[in-house]
Amino acid sequence: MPTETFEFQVEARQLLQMMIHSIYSNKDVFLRELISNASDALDKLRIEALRDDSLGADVSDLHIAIEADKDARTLTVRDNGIGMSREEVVQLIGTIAKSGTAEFLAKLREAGDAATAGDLIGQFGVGFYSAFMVADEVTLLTRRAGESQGTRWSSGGEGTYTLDTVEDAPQGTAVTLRLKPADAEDQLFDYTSPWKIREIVKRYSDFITWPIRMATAEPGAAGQEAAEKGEDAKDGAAGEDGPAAAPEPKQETLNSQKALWARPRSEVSAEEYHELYKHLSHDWADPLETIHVHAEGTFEYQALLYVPSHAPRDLFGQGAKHGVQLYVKRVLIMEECEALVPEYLRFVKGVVDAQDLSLNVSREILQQDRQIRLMRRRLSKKTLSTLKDLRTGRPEDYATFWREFGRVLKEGLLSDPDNRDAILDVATFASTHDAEQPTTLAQYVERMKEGQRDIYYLTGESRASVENSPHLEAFRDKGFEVLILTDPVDELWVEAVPDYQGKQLRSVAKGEADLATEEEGEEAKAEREQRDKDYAGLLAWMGERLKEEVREVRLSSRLTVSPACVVSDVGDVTPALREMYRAMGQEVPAGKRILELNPGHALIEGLRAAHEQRPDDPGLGELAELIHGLALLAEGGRPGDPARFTKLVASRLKSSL
Ligand SMILES: Nc1ncnc2c1ncn2[C@@H]1O[C@H](COP(=O)(O)OP(=O)(O)OP(=O)(O)O)[C@@H](O)[C@H]1O
Repeated sequence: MPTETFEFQVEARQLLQMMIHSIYSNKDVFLRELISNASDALDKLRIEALRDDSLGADVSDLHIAIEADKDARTLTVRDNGIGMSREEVVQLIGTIAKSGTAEFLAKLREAGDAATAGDLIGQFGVGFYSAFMVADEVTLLTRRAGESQGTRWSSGGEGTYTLDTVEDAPQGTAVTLRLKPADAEDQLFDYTSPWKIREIVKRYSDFITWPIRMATAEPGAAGQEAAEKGEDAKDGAAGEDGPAAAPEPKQETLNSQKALWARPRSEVSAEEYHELYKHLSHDWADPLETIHVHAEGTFEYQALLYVPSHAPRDLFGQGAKHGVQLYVKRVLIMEECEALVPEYLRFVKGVVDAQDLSLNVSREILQQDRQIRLMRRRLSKKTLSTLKDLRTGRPEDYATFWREFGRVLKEGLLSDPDNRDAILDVATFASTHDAEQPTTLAQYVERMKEGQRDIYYLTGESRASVENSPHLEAFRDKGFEVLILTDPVDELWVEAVPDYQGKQLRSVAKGEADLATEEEGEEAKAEREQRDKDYAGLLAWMGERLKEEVREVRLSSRLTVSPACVVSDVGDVTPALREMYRAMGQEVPAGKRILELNPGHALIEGLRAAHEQRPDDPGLGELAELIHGLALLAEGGRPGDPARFTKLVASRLKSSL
């Protein structure tokens, strides 16, 4: 097949342009990215070979090789891993399938200055394309294990790339960079220098489990290298000096291959932890928190878990990645093992290495495995307790965590009743107590007023809509704090969590608001009874008039300013919840709700008087409808028949002129 030329997908081209114009200042990381991809490819090959005997791939010496050619100014990163088919090359290298790429690029353009853009791209990570930070041409030669033909992909990073079919390509992938001239001012170093390569590998890829080898000409090259390195060479390169002789190529393994998770915590630096995280997660930013567990006893395992500092774009998407890597005695057997982490902790990245599992255990078996379940329990608890410590110890980082992942964690209130209290201890909520600072439930309980028995909350679309809700009026007047819950998941978990520290969670928009009863004196009681009598006629009439839409019309003790509001009964499905079910394709019949009237409001008092005098006036029936419509509008809903409602309002406005 002749060479064919293809265009990059638009997003891919834009990202590449950014790489070429180097908005990311630390260019050394391109090598980390290429090694990380090579290591993944080796993992994949071994896992596939384990499952499929017929693959026919040679897995006897899996490794990564780095080859530098000083004269040609090229650098090659080679692996004998899984490789890619031609279709995969087109799909994986020519396009960017990541969700949210377009928005990300728009944000980058908005950012304007290079530093912010660098930060942003650090959050996004661009893997293979980062090669274009240091190269003006990149060639990738690859052959997928089990296939006979290879593919060569090549591009200068502008608008197009070429593809060739190659007959005798070795299995795996070799990425060759034609390096840009070194320019130390632009942090563009000489990446053919063995010293520089060693430094980068040590720094970013030391823990990679596969050997990373480099051919160096010894000892002549070492002398030359020392010269390049300057003064420092004297400290580190002891033993490399020797009589100048004809250079003999020698294979040197650059990484220690030590599994970080198997080392004692005290021996691992924060930077080492972070580099492993970046390799595992493909994130360019440091994690927020690292959790290192050594479990001993009858069932031995090590776990190294990370809480990222920002949410991936697809955290709520259908194909959201979930799970950690599962190793058995240092051998990776599964890349995303869901059985080890509950779904509500799907943002956690990391590695679990168990001593006593079978190497070819399947996903289905894992779900049932008792040891896996025990690990999952322990790791969930450990993660939650770490997050709780984060909240108390590093409030700013906790705030970042909660902003990024709070909504996901709250799903656990529904799915993991065993850890419900632990999740509630981590959680914080917006509240009427403070416009900025969220509160924990424990803090809420501490502030509860004398005579307040329950924890009050109100769900809604936004803080503003909740704060303006009529349901809140009497609670505000009495100084009772109300939690403001605005995440969709809040509608769900409040139904599942009955109490906290023995205090019931109660919606201020549900049931009777019995705020007054506790401190109410005899006089007030008599007054209330008289009022009930006075209003009995109006309530019965209105209940009949609106019976298609409401279950009951009653006097309210929660309103102080608004004329009316609509409430649900405890246990009823709220309109917002019904909307959510509908979005999930589940119709829940709309139950009737309760209309509450404020007897202290002039409109309601006036209506009562008018109804007493002219019970048959048809205008009063319309007024009843209007009051119901207003109550629905006030909580962010809408009248059942908006056209009729508008007509009634318009005619009344007209008569006011
Ligand atoms: N050496 C390789 N061997 C086999 N496949 C590879 C190799 N390098 C890249 N790929 C394939 O190309 C895909 C895209 O690589 P790229 O580095 O751009 O993104 P990524 O590693 O998936 O994610 P990120 O950009 O976040 O690092 C990889 O997911 C992998 O499937």
